[in-house]
Formats: sequence, C-alpha cells, structure tokens
Amino acid sequence: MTDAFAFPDGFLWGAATAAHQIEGSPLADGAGPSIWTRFAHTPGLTHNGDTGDVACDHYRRWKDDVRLMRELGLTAYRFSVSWSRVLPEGTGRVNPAGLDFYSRLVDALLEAGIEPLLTLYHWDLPAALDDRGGWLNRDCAGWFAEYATVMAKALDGRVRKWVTLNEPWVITDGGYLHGALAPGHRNKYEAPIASHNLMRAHGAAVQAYRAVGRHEIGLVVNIEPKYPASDAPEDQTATRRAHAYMNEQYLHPALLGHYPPELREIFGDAWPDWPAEDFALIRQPLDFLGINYYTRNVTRADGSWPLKAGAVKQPSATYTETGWEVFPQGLTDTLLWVRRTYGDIPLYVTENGAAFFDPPVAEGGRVRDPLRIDYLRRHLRAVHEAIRAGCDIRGYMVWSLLDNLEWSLGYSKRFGIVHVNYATQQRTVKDSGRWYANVVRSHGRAL
Ligand SMILES: N#[N+]C[C@@H]1[C@@H](O)[C@H](O)[C@@H](O)[C@@H]2O[C@H]12
Repeated sequence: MTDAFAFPDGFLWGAATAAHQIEGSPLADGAGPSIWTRFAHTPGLTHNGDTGDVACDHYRRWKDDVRLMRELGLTAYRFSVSWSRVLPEGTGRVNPAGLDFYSRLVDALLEAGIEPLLTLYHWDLPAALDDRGGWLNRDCAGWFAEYATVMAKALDGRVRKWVTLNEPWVITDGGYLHGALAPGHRNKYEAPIASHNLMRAHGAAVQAYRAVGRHEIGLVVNIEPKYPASDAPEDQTATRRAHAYMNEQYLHPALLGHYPPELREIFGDAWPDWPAEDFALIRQPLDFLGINYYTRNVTRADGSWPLKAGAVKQPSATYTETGWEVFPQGLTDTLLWVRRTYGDIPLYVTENGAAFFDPPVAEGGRVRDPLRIDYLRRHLRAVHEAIRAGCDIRGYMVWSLLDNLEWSLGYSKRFGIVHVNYATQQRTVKDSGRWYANVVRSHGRAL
C-alpha cells in the first residue's frame, strides 16, 4: 500500500443524497407538498411521468440505509431536509413527525460513527411558499431564516456541518430561466430576481443559524470550469460570459460582496440595480464551501439564449449517460481556482459522480460498473492533486449513495454506488460501492 495518495487526517469520506430524490412518502405524517410534488404530477414534465411518491422509500427504510452506510465504512453522509415535511406551509406551524424523522436519522448516523452534513435546501420549496411568490418574493429571506432557526434549535450540536443552499445556479437556470426544473418558469426577468433572493435567503439563514447554532455553516455550489474552444476573441469572451454566469454568479456575492460585471451584459434590461444593503446580507462569513463537480465545458460563441455561449463536444472523450464529458483535471483546476479567487476557505467536494448504463444485478448480487470505478478513481486522484497543491480540502461525498430520482429525468439515470431495484426496493452494493469502501478503509491509499 503506497502513501502516494495519503489524505489528511480527519478527511471525511462520504456519500450524498437529497430528500426529494430518495425519501418517497412526500405527504406522510403531516408533511406538506413541495414544488416538486406538483411539478412531477403535472403531465409531461418528467421522464415517463416519474414522481417522488416512492423514490427509494428512504422515509421508511432509513434504518437499513444507515446500516448500509456503516457497512461501506462511510465517515460522513450528506443529506437534505424536506422543508415542507418540517414546516408544511413553509412558515409557522411545525410538523413534529417531520422534525422527528430527521432527528432519528441524525441519531442513527451518530450511533454508526457517521458525521451528518445537513443541507437545508435541495430544490424542494414548500408549495405553499411558491403560491406566495416563492424565490421571486423578497420575503423568502425571512421564510428561509425561520426554517433555519427551527432546524438549528432542533439539531445543532448533533449536526455540526450545515449547508444553506444546494446549487443556486441550477435552481434558477433550471427553475426560472429554462423551465426544465420546478417550478418550471422560463423567464429572463425572473431568473436574476430568483438568484438574488436565493442569495439573500442564504445570508439570512447564515445569520439565523449563527444566532442559535455553534458549529459550521457553508454554501454548496456547482462549478463547471469553462475552457475556450479557440483563441478567437469571440470564443474567449463567450467563455468569460459562461464562467461568470455559472461559476461566479453566486460565489462572488457570497464571498466578495458583488456580482461579476458580465451578468448585466448577459441579462441586459432584465438585470436590476440591486439595493446596496442586500450585499451586506448576502456576504456572511462562511466556515466552508461545498463544491459539486461533474464535468467541464469547452466553450464557443453561439446564438444560444441568453448566454450566447455553447459547448463543443470533444471527439476522443468519454461521456456519461447525462452527456457529460469525463474530465478529472477540471476538478483539480476548479479547486485551485476557488482557492486563487476566494482565498483559503476550507472546501468539501460535496458531490462528484457519474451516471453510466449499469447492467442488471447479476446472479449472486453483483452490479459490474467499471466505468464508474474509473471515474471515481480519477476524480479522487484529482482531489488529491489539489490537496498537494495546497487546497484545504476536508472531505469528499460521492454522488450518490443510492440510485435515485434524477429530477425531470426520473429514474432513467443511475448515479448510485448502490443499485436500487425500484420495484422491490432491494439495495445491491455495486462493484463501485465495494471499491469505494476499500478506498475509505485505506484512507485513500488504495487509489
Ligand atoms: N444531474 N445530476 C446529478 C446531481 C443531482 O442529482 C443533484 O441533486 C444535484 O445536486 C446535482 O446535479 C447533480
């Protein structure tokens, strides 16, 4: 066993999931509907009409899933709370059964020696708040702060790593600009407002947490590094626009207190003049950043709306089932860019993984997924390269523990290191899960 890939002491080896993608039982025990309950039940909006009504039935099978995590030797588990399970109307009345579900889950994780990383918001806004304007209503900052306070009072101390938002870029690009995700709006004027209010809500939740909690809180963003397709000036500026829109739009206000200038160029008259006091709210000191990395983008100028920047397919590359190029160097480049741009803030890779076509469960209970093992090995080595280059990376969460509901793509894409038979809910650890367990056991040296 070489020490070529020795990871720092205390480095957390985990897996990540999200409430709506695995729990099922969205309305059980007093829970309220979310925008995803509505979106998925609207005909034509999800693959095959797939919904989160059952998903991985984790709401009922959570004890077995924690047992599975312990068998894999995980030292951390990143999950999200369904806001409307705890606050059915989004504000006001707390649903004790909803809070109790997460309290019992956290206790079981701690009992198994697994550190919980709790995400407050992973895309499933209470439908009752969407009826009041959702992320387009400036009151959302107060709603989110109230929810954060409820959760912090109930769980802080047992949960010591908190995340406000998961991937604000996807929430607004998917939910308000292009409409592929809940709540399914396609409006250039709404997207900047939703983005800005999400970041206001992030800041308000950090303040609310700090009034109650005594541990760590951060933000999770998806970063997709952009590489110009050519030296042509138009490709260079398109790359800059795409980078600002996807990678700087949220980290700049959160950590630097201003937006990148390209956003006004991209949105034109749809980009408001924001009140100066908003940036004081948004820019709260953070204990860590979570980076979700999947792929890169080779970018050229094109006529796409509104970015005028598009991707160039790489002929010799391997692509995943979601059409993403496998490019581990992009993860190292991303982690070094974050450190260069925003300073030495502690980092977690809070999501990294891939959907490949998995064969059915073979006799004896094997799922051979060599492409996923290769993807994970190469990306974990990329993380180690960033650590050697000086990045303060404190953990890695594979996406995902379980095959699960891939939002509008339904159950058509499998990201899990554990296979789920959705008809029987049988879990089967894939070869990648066994491989990852060995990497965890060796603290990375088996890479
Ligand atoms: N697609 N894809 C996989 C994965 C998605 O399932 C997560 O919910 C998101 O946080 C992020 O987009 C990444």
